Amino acid sequence: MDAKVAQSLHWSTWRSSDNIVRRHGGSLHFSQRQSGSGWKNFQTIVSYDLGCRKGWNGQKSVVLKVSCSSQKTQASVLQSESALISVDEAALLKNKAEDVGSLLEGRCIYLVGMMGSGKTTVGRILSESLNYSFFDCDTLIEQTVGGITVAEIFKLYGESFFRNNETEVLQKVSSMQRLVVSTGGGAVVRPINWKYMHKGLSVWLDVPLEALARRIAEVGTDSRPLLSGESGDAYTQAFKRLTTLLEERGEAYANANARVSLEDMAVKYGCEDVCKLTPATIAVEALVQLENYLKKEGTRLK
Ligand SMILES: Nc1ncnc2c1ncn2[C@@H]1O[C@H](COP(=O)(O)OP(=O)(O)OP(=O)(O)O)[C@@H](O)[C@H]1O
Ligand SMILES: O=C(O)C1=C[C@@H](O)[C@@H](O)[C@H](O)C1
Repeated sequence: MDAKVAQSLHWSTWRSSDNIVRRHGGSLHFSQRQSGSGWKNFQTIVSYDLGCRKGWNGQKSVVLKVSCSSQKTQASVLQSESALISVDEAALLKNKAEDVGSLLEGRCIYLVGMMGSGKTTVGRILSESLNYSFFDCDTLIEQTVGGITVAEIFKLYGESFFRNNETEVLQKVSSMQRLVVSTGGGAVVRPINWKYMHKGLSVWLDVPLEALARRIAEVGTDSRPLLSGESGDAYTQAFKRLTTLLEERGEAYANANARVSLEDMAVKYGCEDVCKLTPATIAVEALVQLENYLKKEGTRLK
């Protein structure tokens, strides 16, 4: 945690009790958006601990301990995504995941989309809500190749070596069940990869280029080898390269079973900037779109 930006606010009241007979506790987590396009993990956690005490006259009274802390955590600490989800979003996710879970019959979900479209961020939330495991293809490739980064793999061995490994990883993953898989941005290009991904279900996270470029510019293009080589600042470089890549790949993404369009969502939620749509809201929309697809599939098979 960055000590400079970390804020910490603690208050707690505790009415101690000798005769606690029953206790309930838990915590509510609220996430907040920071300025800029990136989703920063700024969270407020309200913990509560409810007890019940017997008074001198045998009457029960409630004892409540509440503590509230507010802190900024590193963006990389997304493992416990549920901590970033508001109570309303968590309820929506839970309900939708229950509806869709039974229709999935354990099939894997592949998230496809351009670099920076949120496959990892949304994928983790989806996997938690469905009680699935989460796999990130780029990470699996990095592990297979011996723990070097995607950027290093491109530099040392070239793109086709990377693509061959990507196909091998997808083949292995496709024999498994109950996974949400975040695929690499270019996995859609090879038809053989679709053969593997169509063993499960796929969702395209369709994010406007301008929002993608903003997100990528915020973290820099160093880790994304296909974005280098353009002139201009990080945003301009990313925007130019992404435009070309999307022109080449647009149709390949459309092979996915379901599409989540952030532009359509922004209209639906009356939101002027797609980057204001939270990852959890996008995860709910992914479940809704999957459900629509699965219901149609069910009707077709009858
Ligand atoms: N809904 C969102 N709103 C704003 N920023 C987001 C949102 N979802 C993800 N981001 C941010 O965008 C960046 C890219 O997200 P993420 O790594 O999930 O994308 P990705 O599709 O997995 O990218 P890649 O294919 O390059 O690995 C991250 O900095 C993340 O915090
Ligand atoms: O869009 C792409 O082709 C890529 C996206 C990343 O996820 C990595 O898989 C790699 O940088 C290539």
